[in-house]
Amino acid sequence: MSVEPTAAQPRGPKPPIPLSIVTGFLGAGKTTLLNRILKDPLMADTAVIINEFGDIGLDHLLVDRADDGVLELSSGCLCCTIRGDLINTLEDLLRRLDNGRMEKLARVVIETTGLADPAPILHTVMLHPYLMLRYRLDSVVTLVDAVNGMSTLDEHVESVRQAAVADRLVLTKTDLLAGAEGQAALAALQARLRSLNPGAPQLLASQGEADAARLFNAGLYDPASKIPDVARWLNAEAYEPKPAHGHAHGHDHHHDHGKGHGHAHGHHDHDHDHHGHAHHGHHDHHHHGHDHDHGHHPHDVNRHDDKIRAFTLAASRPVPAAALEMFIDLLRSAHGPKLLRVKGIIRIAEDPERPVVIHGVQHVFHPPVTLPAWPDADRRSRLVFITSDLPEGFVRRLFDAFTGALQPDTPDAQAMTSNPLAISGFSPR
Ligand SMILES: Nc1nc2c(ncn2[C@@H]2O[C@H](COP(=O)(O)OP(=O)(O)OP(=O)(O)O)[C@@H](O)[C@H]2O)c(=O)[nH]1
Repeated sequence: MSVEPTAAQPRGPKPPIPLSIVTGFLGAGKTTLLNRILKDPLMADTAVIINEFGDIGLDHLLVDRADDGVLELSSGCLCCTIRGDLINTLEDLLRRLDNGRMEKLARVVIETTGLADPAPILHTVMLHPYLMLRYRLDSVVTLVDAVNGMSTLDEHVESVRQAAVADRLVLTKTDLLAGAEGQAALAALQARLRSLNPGAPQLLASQGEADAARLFNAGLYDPASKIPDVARWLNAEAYEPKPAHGHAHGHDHHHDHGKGHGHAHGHHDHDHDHHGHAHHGHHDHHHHGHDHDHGHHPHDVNRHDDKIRAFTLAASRPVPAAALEMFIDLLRSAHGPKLLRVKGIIRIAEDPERPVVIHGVQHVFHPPVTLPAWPDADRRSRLVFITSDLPEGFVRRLFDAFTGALQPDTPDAQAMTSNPLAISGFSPR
């Protein structure tokens, strides 16, 4: 009955097919994991698109292997050389579904090569007007090899980005970490991943945590009820420092525009002076006098991590629709490559009871979705950001300027709203 008006078709809309990306560095265990979870009944009618170097053509595989739902893209990296093929494959799946050659298509999973940046794959779908109607982005699942993860993160910026954009992080090969030393190494890796991406749950594959139910169905809509589950999707609480005394911290301590919390480093329980954004560079001249070396901090040279910021913004004051549009436009046009992931729910001034959900991956934003009502009692606008080389303070000030948190007569606010591209007063701090 309550169908989305926009999706109306003569025979009723076909619900969009959830699409997930499984990524992770070379040898992280992607194929192993997929082979395992594809046996789960929850994964029935899933098409897996695997990009592998090989000598078998796509068409051949489509014909021969469609029955087991596995399609392989041959020749080259999915994210760059055969993006056209990805579109073709996704379209072909829809054709098969629509003309009955394939009975059901419940889900699509794309396994990327180890070096891939998942963003262009997301863009491929987000920017395609037809694919975007028929598929919906569910989750980015990033696998991290617990044995080699630290050094991979140190050496390859791709792996840092893969971890930062994930909705779910899976740690593989933890079974190979033995003894206290192994546990300490795991704890250090987990802390590092939490700092890069506080919102993504970390699942331990060898303990059976990385099952289909936990890896997928991470999108905005609850798969069973089809009702948006914003709190779960945003997971903004995970970005906030944990209260030391552990009592429920509800929503009563929020600040009007979210200042004061939200950058992701509250989980560091060790010795960094990491307030503000001061922890660039290397921590190899540690504070003296701290002898609580956890034995798992040999990787202080987090060159890549230092650029990544994870933080939340919140605002009680409703945001004029035009201001939101300008804020997003400016961010994505001027700083698109630095926005690894942005998710948010916004209270719009013109229609405050129907929040707008935004979702961006770099310069590409999904068209905003208007929800019929607020999902819970928290009516604040909330945004979560994962950025690279774009400081929290800069984004916060921009947001404040556009959403009216500054005095309207300050020069900054005037400069921002009258000519938002001339933001000399807003240089990154
Ligand atoms: N001990 C252990 N070995 C694992 C685990 N997961 C994967 N492996 C092994 O790690 C190796 C690489 O796993 P794959 O699943 O091929 O990794 P991949 O990410 O698909 O690799 P590429 O496609 O080459 O990037 C294989 O030998 C797996 O058996 C795990 O949780 N524990």
